[in-house]
Amino acid sequence: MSEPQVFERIRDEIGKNDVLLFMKGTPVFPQCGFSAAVVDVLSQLGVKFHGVNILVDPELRQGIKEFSQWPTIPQLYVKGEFVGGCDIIREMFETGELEQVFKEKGVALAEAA
Ligand SMILES: N[C@@H](CCC(=O)N[C@@H](CS)C(=O)NCC(=O)O)C(=O)O
Ligand code: FES
Repeated sequence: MSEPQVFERIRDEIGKNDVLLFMKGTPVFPQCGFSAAVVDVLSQLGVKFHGVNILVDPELRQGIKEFSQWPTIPQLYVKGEFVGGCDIIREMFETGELEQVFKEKGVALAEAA
């Protein structure tokens, strides 16, 4: 069976954005607490990211789950690699592992004030 057409769009977005969050709502106005929590973590780290609102695109909402083989939103991609959803990102943030991933992948973080 050929792969869903939406995969091409997903690859394109992932290729264009070093840090990409598939989410519900937008970074400025998240529409679910799980998405809001990841936005909050990224903001605390001072990481610039692009948000894709899957609520306005049912095909993408389904497609990203198949693409990542991960059943829920949010989904964070860093330099083309799926890192995790809300629980994983929060956990990695708390242990300092997330910061490490960004550093290893060469993603800029804001200096702590
Ligand atoms: N435990 C999940 C929480 C996210 C979650 O449960 N998302 C649900 C509710 S927002 C979801 O995406 N459901 C499928 C859908 O709405 O398409 C995580 O770590 O990311
Ligand atoms: S939209 Fe209801 S839990 Fe995310």
